Amino acid sequence: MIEINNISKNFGQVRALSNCSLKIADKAMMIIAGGDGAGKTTLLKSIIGLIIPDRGQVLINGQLPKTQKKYFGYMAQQFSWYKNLSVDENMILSATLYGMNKDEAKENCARILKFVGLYQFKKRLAGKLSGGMKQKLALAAALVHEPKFLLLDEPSTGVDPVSRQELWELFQQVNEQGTTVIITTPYFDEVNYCREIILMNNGRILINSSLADLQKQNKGFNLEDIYFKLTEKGE
Ligand SMILES: Nc1ncnc2c1ncn2[C@@H]1O[C@H](COP(=O)(O)OP(=O)(O)OP(=O)(O)O)[C@@H](O)[C@H]1O
Repeated sequence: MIEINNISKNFGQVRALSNCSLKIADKAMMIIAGGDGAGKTTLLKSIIGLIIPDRGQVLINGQLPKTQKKYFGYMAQQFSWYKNLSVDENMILSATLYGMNKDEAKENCARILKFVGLYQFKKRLAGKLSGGMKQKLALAAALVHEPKFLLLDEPSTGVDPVSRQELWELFQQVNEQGTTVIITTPYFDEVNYCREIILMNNGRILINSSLADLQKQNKGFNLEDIYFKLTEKGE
């Protein structure tokens, strides 16, 4: 269980998060949608302890995030693996960073590369992969230590529609295997892939609901329409 208790974060004059509270149950498949600068990345980084809120607290199973690092798999918004290393070498590096021994690392890397469909490209330099394949490598690297919580920051931004569909299928499979999955997106149509929906704007949480409830309450549910209605009202 992830508990976010009334957190706020400023960067100088910019209020990135404003009194955000949220509970994320184990095995949730949650999407955090919002436009540029809404606070999605700051919220994600606060959950994994990369950012410490100015006020409020994040608890992971009742503990501070910094003590729970081994349970997180995190995929940053920018591709952050080594372009001059092969797919395989990047995977081994990730496994090593998570403290896995050589045999365990080798076995997990092969299994996860097969899962994301990159096993046959394991000798290819990361820099030579297509955009969608780079995202699959970043996903594989985040999964290598079998995390309980997988957090993905805008994983489908700039990815072609076919690869985007493939990525979403992978995220859903990871969730079906029991991992809590939390994904940010600027694409409002992607909320339909998830069960729990958060809508953010200006550092605040405007909507915290299940997809099923939103569909029940709004005929012909379209998050974009709801977003514009709420933000026109100045929320
Ligand atoms: N290190 C930082 N220094 C100064 N301002 C920051 C910093 N990080 C984030 N901000 C600002 O905080 C606000 C929220 O940023 P955040 O990155 O969390 O938004 P986002 O919803 O992820 O959008 P984007 O996709 O554009 O990153 C923005 O106005 C951003 O410019």
